[in-house]
Amino acid sequence: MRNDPTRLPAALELTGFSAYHGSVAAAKDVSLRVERGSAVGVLGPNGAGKSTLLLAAAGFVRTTGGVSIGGQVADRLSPARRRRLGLAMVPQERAAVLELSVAENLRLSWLTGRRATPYEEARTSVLEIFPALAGRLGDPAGNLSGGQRQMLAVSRGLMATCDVLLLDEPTAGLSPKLISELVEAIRTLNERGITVLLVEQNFSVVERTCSDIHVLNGGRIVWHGPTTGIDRDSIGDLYSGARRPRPTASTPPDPVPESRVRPEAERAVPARSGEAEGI
Ligand SMILES: Nc1ncnc2c1ncn2[C@@H]1O[C@H](COP(=O)(O)OP(=O)(O)OP(=O)(O)O)[C@@H](O)[C@H]1O
Repeated sequence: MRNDPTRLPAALELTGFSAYHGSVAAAKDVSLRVERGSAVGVLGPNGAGKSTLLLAAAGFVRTTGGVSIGGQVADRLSPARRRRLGLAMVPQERAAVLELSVAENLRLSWLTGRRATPYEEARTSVLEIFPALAGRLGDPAGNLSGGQRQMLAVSRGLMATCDVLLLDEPTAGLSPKLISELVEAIRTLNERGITVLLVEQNFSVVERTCSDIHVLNGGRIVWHGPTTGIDRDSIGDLYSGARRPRPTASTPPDPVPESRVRPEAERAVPARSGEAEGI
């Protein structure tokens, strides 16, 4: 983490952040900074700790280390307080109240959110991003298709009038067509100024939506850099620890102090200078 007083506070910043299920750390010493208005992806194999990281940032899991939202220290805040600071999470389960209509679900999310924007305005904006929901407003959420349920889940996050949206594998189980629609929607909401932290297994989704990637393995960030600095094969190799990603042509990252770089044998992947974080 850089110490530059002229730098704007990050939308979300985790510093030396670990998250626990009982006494077991599922995310370990993670440091990452999500700049305002950016879209950042977190990739990793099953069990890498991706969902835990998002849940922990939103306040649902016991953690150590620092978390700040829009520059405000949030380590000790409840999920509701973090929501009021502008952080919304869309969990993997496509959460919605299935018995309530789509419109009622949207209303409920607005009521329990920050209400930074009037309800009608928030709803209009959400339906512009997800026009497929406009014709289903009166239908019970339980009657929606899988893709529409996912759109409703993201919409509920947006209805909380958030600044930062945490998305946990939103494209899981969707058809290529619906994935493309969701990718478009993520790009649109990001263009409208919402900061996105996107957990995915699908590299191409991250590639199409995010400027930066963090790769998580065994709870630790084993690589981070610009999306252009990594390709599909390198990701697979990073998951298995087979090899390092190809070098990026972008600006060289900050050097990592010698003391923070673990010996070769201990690393999940060989760390390029500046790309290992928390290892
Ligand atoms: N509620 C829980 N109680 C105990 N251990 C858990 C719990 N949830 C997850 N874990 C463990 O924490 C580790 C990280 O799980 P997590 O779901 O965060 O990984 P993930 O990268 O999101 O995986 P996936 O892509 O399969 O969802 C795994 O070892 C998992 O078994």
